[in-house]
Amino acid sequence: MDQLGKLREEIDDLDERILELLNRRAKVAMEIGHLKKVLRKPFYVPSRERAIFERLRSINPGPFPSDAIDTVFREIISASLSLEYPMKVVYLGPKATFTHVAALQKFGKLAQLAACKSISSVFDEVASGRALYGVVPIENSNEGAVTHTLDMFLESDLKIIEEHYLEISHDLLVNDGELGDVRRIYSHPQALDQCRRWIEDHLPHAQQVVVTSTARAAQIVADEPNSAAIASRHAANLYKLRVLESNIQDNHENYTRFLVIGRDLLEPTGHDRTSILFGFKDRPGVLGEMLEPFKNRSLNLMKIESRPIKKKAWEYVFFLDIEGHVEDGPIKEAIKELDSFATLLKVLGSFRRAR
Ligand SMILES: C=C(O[C@@H]1C=C(C(=O)O)C=C[C@H]1O)C(=O)O
Repeated sequence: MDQLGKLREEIDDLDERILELLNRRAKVAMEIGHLKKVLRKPFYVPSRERAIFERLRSINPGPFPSDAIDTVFREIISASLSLEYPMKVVYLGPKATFTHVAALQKFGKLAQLAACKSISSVFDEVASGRALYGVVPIENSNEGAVTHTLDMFLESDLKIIEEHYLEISHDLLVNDGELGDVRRIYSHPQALDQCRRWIEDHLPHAQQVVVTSTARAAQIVADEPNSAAIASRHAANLYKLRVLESNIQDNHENYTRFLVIGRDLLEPTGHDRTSILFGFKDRPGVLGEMLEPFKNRSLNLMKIESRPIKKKAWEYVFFLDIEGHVEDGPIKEAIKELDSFATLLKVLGSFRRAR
C-alpha cells in the first residue's frame, strides 16, 4: 500500500475509535438524563456545557484548532441532549433571523428548533409547555432595549436561564441588479436604525419599508425586483440572495444580547447575574431609596431600565440587573428589603454571566 493509503487507513481506524467514544459518551448522557428525571432536575445545564468548552480549550494540546472545539462539542452535546430528552426550542423567527443564529449557537443543529412569529408567541409556547425553552432578543449595544421582551416579563412567570451575546453584522442583499437599481429597502426597524448613515450616504432616495424581521425582509426581496433587504449572511444563504454590500452597520461595535427563557430556576455558578423588576408608588426621592438596599450592601448594579405600565398612564416599572445570584446572602437580603416597600417585585432569574 502507498503512503497515502496507509495514512487513510490510520484515519479510518481513528474515526472508528472516535465513534466508539461518542457512543460511550451518549450512553453516559442518557444515564444522566434518567437520573435527572428522577431527581426532577433540568435537562439542559448551560453552565455545565460552558465548563466543558472552557476545560477542553484549556487542555487542548493542538494542532486541532481550539476554535473548532466549541463547534464540534456543540453538536456532540446537542446530540446527547436530544437522547436525554427530545427538546423543543422556539425562537423569534422566521428562519435566519439573528435570534435563529443565537438559538443555533446555543442549542446546536440537533435541537428541534421552531420559529415563532412574535416575541409574545415565544413566551406563550414556553409557558404552555409546548416548548421547553425560548430564545428572544433583549438589548442591542447601539439601539438599547428590545422593549417588547421587557414588557412580556411583566405578564409572564417564565425565568431567564441564560444570556448569549452575538456580534451583529448587516449586509445589503438583493436578488439581482446593482446599487443603482434599488428603489426600496426592507428591514426590521432596529436594523434600519443601525445602518441609518450608510443608507443616507449610499441610497438616499430609496424608500425604507419596515417589516417584522430581517429574515422576513430577505424573504420579500427574493420575489421583488428593485428591492434590497438589510439582513444577515445567514439569510442570504437561506433565501439565495446576493450580498451586494457587507458590514453596512454604522457602528462596527454592534452586539445583541439574547435570553434563553424557560421554567427552571438555576443553581449558583459563582459568576452569575440576577434580573428583577419592581414598581413603587411615586413620591420625591423614592427611586434612590429603592436602590439603597443594594448600595448599602456594595452590590454591583449592572443595568437599570424603566418601562411604562400599560394599565395606568405615567406609572413605571424598573428592570434591574445585579451581579450575583439570588441565593447569595446580600442579594437575598436586599431583595427582601426592597420587597417591603415595593408595590410589585419579581425575580426574573439568576443565570451564568456570558461576560
Ligand atoms: C449530560 C448532561 O446534560 C446535558 C448534556 C451535556 C453533555 O452532553 O455534556 C452537558 C450539560 C447538559 O446540558 C449533564 O448535565 O451533565
